[in-house]
Amino acid sequence: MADSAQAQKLVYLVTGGCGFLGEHVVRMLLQREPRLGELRVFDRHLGPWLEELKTGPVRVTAIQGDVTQAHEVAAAVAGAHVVIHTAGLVDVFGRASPETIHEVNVQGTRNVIEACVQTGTRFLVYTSSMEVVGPNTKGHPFYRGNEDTPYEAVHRHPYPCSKALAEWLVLEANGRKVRGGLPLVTCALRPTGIYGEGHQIMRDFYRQGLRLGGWLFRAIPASVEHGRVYVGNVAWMHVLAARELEQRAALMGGQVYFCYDGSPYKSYEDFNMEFLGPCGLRLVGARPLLPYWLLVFLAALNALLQWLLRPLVLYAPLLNPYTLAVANTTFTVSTDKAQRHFGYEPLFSWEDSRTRTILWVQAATGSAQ
Ligand SMILES: NC(=O)c1ccc[n+]([C@@H]2O[C@H](COP(=O)([O-])OP(=O)(O)OC[C@H]3O[C@@H](n4cnc5c(N)ncnc54)[C@H](O)[C@@H]3O)[C@@H](O)[C@H]2O)c1
Ligand SMILES: C[C@@H](CO)CCC[C@@H](C)[C@H]1CC[C@H]2[C@@H]3[C@H](O)C=C4C[C@@H](O)CC[C@]4(C)[C@H]3CC[C@]12C
Repeated sequence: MADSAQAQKLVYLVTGGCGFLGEHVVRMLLQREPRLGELRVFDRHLGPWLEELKTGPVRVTAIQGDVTQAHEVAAAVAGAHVVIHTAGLVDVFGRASPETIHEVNVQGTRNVIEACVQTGTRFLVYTSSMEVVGPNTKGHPFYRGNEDTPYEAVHRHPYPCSKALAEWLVLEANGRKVRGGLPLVTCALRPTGIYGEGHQIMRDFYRQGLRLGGWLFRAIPASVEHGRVYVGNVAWMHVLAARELEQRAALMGGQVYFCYDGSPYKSYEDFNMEFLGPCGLRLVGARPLLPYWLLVFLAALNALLQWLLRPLVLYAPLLNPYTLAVANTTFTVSTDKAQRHFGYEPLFSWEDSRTRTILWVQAATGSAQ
């Protein structure tokens, strides 16, 4: 028994393992993957918290590297059984150039796929995004949709364009022969807006509220619903998908799965208030305080300022035409595909997810009361 358990020890690689989601995936693997023998954490910026993980029973190898560098990726992938590719440049604010976003998200993913093929790694789970589907540039609502819901996916912004292309590459690679002759098995997970411990935009909203004397002002109608999912459940879904890919290759290979849990459907702002409210902030207005045309004008002004100031300084506010369009378009998912295909059930209830997030906001901002 002990021998067979020993023989089954697996090597996992998590790219982007020091990011918001990546850290949760890394910790989840260590807690919940009994077959884990070695965990390689690959990231451009390694977190100091990795050190404490190195004292546990599983070998944790920190690899500082860049997914755009094919040789660095190949070296990290060699000998791994499973790759969870979560590294990505998440930028909808104009901080990075479109070329850089493409390079990291598309070429980086291509490098991961080629590394799997060259070195003989058979199982690849890719962190895609809801934005591969929408919201589209026409503002069409996606209401309680699932993986088969027809939707006119039209992308112009570099981030969703890059995620859509990268996802396509991953799905298309399913079935390719890897070194040794066996087929590569891939799948893509599409989180909606992730929240939880480590969510920087939540912290930004909290700080903004503090600057405004504890008030936030409603900008988007409460009726515009957003799909949100707790980071711990997204991480758990990655761990389960990676675990089940081998046994259920025929069913799961080349498939996409929305990430979902029991988080309530609410507007982006009302959902954030679930955490920011208990931290002392108040959302003013049952309706948006500014007319929508004025928001559109301000968003366009921000885009213009960003362009004008670019030679001098990086001006990247939260509000721009793209984020306004996303925030102002209903996008919610309702599906059980992951449950049917690989037995996913959320690990954390909504109450638990909420409490954990509130505690994190309070600790991260020193607002415990
Ligand atoms: N945050 C969300 O709401 C959300 C929703 C859907 C999908 N996603 C996807 O989830 C993944 C993780 O997102 P996140 O929110 O944790 O972002 P994040 O920025 O916190 O994490 C991304 C990680 O990737 C690393 N990285 C970036 N460029 C790299 C490179 N060239 N080489 C190696 N590592 C690099 C970063 O250092 C970072 O640690 C991304 O692929 C993103 O597209 C995020
Ligand atoms: C108009 C403002 C008034 O309060 C609110 C602006 C909010 C926006 C900054 C965010 C609204 C929706 C967010 C996105 C969504 O949750 C899903 C995403 C997918 C993921 O792959 C990356 C992050 C994001 C694009 C996320 C970014 C921030 C919003 C646009």
